Amino acid sequence: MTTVRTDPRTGRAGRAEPEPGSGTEPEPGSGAGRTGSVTGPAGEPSPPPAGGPPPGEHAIVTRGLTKRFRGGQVAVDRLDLAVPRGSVFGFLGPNGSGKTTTIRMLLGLVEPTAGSCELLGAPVPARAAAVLPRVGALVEGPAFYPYLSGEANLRRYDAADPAADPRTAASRIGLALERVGLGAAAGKRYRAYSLGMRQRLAIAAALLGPRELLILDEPTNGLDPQGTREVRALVSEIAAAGTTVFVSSHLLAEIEQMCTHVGVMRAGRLVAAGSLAGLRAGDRPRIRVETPDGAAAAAVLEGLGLAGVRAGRGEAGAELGEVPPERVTAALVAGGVAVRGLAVHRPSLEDVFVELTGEGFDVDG
Ligand SMILES: Nc1ncnc2c1ncn2[C@@H]1O[C@H](COP(=O)(O)OP(=O)(O)OP(=O)(O)O)[C@@H](O)[C@H]1O
Repeated sequence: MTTVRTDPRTGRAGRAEPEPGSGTEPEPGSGAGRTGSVTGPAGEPSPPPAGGPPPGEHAIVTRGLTKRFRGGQVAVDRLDLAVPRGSVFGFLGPNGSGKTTTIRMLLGLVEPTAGSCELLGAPVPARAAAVLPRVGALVEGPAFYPYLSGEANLRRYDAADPAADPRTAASRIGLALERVGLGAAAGKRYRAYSLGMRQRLAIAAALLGPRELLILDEPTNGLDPQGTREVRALVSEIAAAGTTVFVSSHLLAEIEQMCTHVGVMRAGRLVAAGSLAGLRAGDRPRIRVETPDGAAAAAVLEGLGLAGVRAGRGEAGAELGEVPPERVTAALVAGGVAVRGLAVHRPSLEDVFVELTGEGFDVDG
C-alpha cells in the first residue's frame, strides 16, 4: 500500500516512500512508484462524456472535476476528460495550468472541491483501494537511496507495500527492472546511474505488478536529451505491451513524439482534446506565392475559389483546401503572373495549439 506524505510547506500530499534504514537519506529527483499487487474488483463502469466511446473504453473519465485551494485559487476548473483505453494520452499545458493537481485528484491524493473522476471504471476516491493496485504512478518528489543498487531500492519499495507477496518479490522486481531495460544494471548503485537510468528506475517502481494504467507526471523533466529519449522509448514500449499511459508535460515536442491523444490545459481548463490525428486533420495548409505582383496573384487564387486569400508586398497567399498545388501553379502562369517562388505550408501542431489556446509552448524539448 502506498504511504502518502504531506509536504509541510505546501500542504500538498506527497508520494510513496521507502522506510529509511540505510543511514543515508534517499535522493530526490527521479520519480515515485505507487506500489501494490492486489487486483481488486473494479466499480461499475459509467457512461463517458457525450459523444465518446461506449462505457469501459476509457481508462480515465472526469466530470466537472474542480479543485479550489484554500485562499481561493482554482487550480482545476470543471475538467471533463476522457482517456481512451490503449492510448498514450499527453496531458499538455504550461507550468501552473493544473496538470499535477489533476493527477493528484486522480490518484486520490487530493480531494476534489467538485466533480468526479473514475479510473478503470471505478470511482476515486470511493474505490481507490480496489483500483489503485492496477494503476502505476510516477508523481513528483521521488526518493531513492544513492548507496543502494537499483534492485535494492526496488526491494524497499516492494517491501513497503503490504499487498505485495514477499515470496514473489524477486521475480516481480526482476521483471520490472527488465521492462525498463535495467536488468544488466540492477546491481549498480543508484548514484552511478545516469539521469535516464534514474528515471527508468522510478518507472520500474511504478511497474511493480501488472498495471492497466500508468500515470506519469512530467517524466522527462530535468532529463538530458539522452535520458529524454530513453524515457520516451520506454513509454512507447509500455504502451505497445497494452498499458494505457497518461503522461503530463509542458513540452509540446514531447507529447507530439510519444502520444496518440492529447488534452491541452490552460489556467485549469481543458481547452482542446482529441487524437493527434484528429487535431492535425484540422490543419489547413496554405499556399504562398512569391511574386512582384501580389494583387494579380491574389486575383488568380480567388479565381480558383481558394479561401483566406491575402496579398502582400511581393507575395500572395491562400488556404489551399483540396486544390492541388500544381493546378495553382498552372493558373498563375496562365494568368501571366511572374512566379518567383511557391511553397505549401502546413501549420505545425504548435500553430494549431497556439490558435486553440492563444498561448505558445516550450518546444525545445
Ligand atoms: N497546495 C496548493 N495550495 C495552493 N495552490 C496550489 C497548491 N498546489 C497547486 N497550487 C496552484 O494551483 C495551480 C496549478 O498547479 P499545478 O501544480 O497543478 O500545475 P501544473 O500544470 O502541474 O504545473 P507545474 O508543472 O508547474 O507543477 C498553480 O497556480 C499552483 O500554484
